[in-house]
Amino acid sequence: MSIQRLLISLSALASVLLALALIGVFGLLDAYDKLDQQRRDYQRAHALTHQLQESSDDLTRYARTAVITLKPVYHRLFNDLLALRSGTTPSLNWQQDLQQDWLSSTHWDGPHSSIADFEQQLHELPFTEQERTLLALAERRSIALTEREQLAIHAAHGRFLDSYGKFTREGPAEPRMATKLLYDKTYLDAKRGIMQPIEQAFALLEARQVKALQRAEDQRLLFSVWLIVVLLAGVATATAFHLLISRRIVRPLLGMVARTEQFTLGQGNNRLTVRYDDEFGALAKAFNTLMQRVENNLSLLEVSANTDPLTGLDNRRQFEHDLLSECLRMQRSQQPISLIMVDVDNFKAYNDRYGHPAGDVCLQQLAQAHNLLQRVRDLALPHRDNVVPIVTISLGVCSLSTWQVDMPHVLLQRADELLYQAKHAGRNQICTSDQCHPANMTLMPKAPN
Ligand SMILES: Nc1nc2c(ncn2[C@@H]2O[C@H](COP(=O)(O)OP(=O)(O)OP(=O)(O)O)[C@@H](O)[C@H]2O)c(=O)[nH]1
Repeated sequence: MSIQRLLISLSALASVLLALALIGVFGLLDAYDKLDQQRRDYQRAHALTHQLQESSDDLTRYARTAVITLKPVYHRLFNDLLALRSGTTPSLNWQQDLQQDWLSSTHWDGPHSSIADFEQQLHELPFTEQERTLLALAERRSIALTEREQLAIHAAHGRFLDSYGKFTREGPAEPRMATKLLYDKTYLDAKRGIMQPIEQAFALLEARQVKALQRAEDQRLLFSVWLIVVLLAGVATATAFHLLISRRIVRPLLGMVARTEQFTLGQGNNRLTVRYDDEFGALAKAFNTLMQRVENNLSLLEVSANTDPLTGLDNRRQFEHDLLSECLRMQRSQQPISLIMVDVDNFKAYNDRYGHPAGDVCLQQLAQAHNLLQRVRDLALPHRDNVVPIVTISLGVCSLSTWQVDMPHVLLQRADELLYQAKHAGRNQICTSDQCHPANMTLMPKAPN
């Protein structure tokens, strides 16, 4: 797969993971929010239920204390709590009232409940219909029982109901009757009738709370696991990114740098290995092709730098290089070495007669003849100075059998001197250091066009 595609795929994967991570984070925050909200709702609902229970007990306590002590403050506390619960009195200063009473010295700090407008709160708080029905039933029964409690408090003070339902009828106080009203079986049954639905509401509330908390807890767990999985996938994606960049981009780049340096230094293998069929694979192929072409061109350049363009023979530079190598080889092998210097006789005349192009052809043919004759280790140096109509050549042959300093130079100089001797001896001669004798080597150049 191409690097571009891989990068696009990994970027798309990273975007998806980011979106999933955001969903996970929001889901987790929502779960915590729900947990928090659930706890608060439960606390408020639980508190109101508890306050209904407590206020009902407070009313019983105030009524009984009012009957026993005959202190009007307890009757007032009783009435005030009723008013508070029904919402007709927004708030009461219990502390101030109690400070005026002797009971303030007993460390009793007022009623245990301070609920206001029970009905309203019952509808505002998140109760289920069943819980609401049970609590409303308890409230109705509690209010109904307060009539009996009022009856007892007033009887203790000698006040009784008239025909209009008011306590205007006066008579002797009835403490025993009052006590009986607040302690007999009817009262206790009625009290149980209040507490029972409250306890049922408590149980329902509790069960609901456990379920809701479990749900929120499950959601929290789900999104926690979700986030961990997304995080691990993110780490895997980052690793894949790292591997992609290091293996498919950085490594091939460093390979190219190394190969280019090797090429510059003329060392070792400068071909890249094509590992993947991607952009760098294509670049590596192009690099290898380029290297091949550069090498080919360099070879061509090297050949043309060392070759005579007319005859194809080695030029002066290559000749000197090879001559030195041969001299060194001769030194190693202790074998004698000879240099033959060849020159075409009267070449100027040939040129003058047949023209310069014909002279060129003559030189080419001479080179071919030389190539046919030469053995592997023989060397040929084109020397552009001579021509004859019937071409003869003069040769200066220098042979040395012992190594000496500056041997290539000595060979060239002596061969040149011997060639000069050959010319002076009448041309068409072979001159060695001992003697000159006719060469009898003629070339019949192809008739020029
Ligand atoms: N056609 C052709 N002529 C060349 C070339 N190089 C040198 N010459 C000619 O070779 C001639 C030089 O010859 P020389 O060696 O000086 O004299 P020569 O006429 O051969 O006389 P000897 O060497 O004394 O026999 C000149 O006329 C050059 O123009 C070449 O590449 N092509």
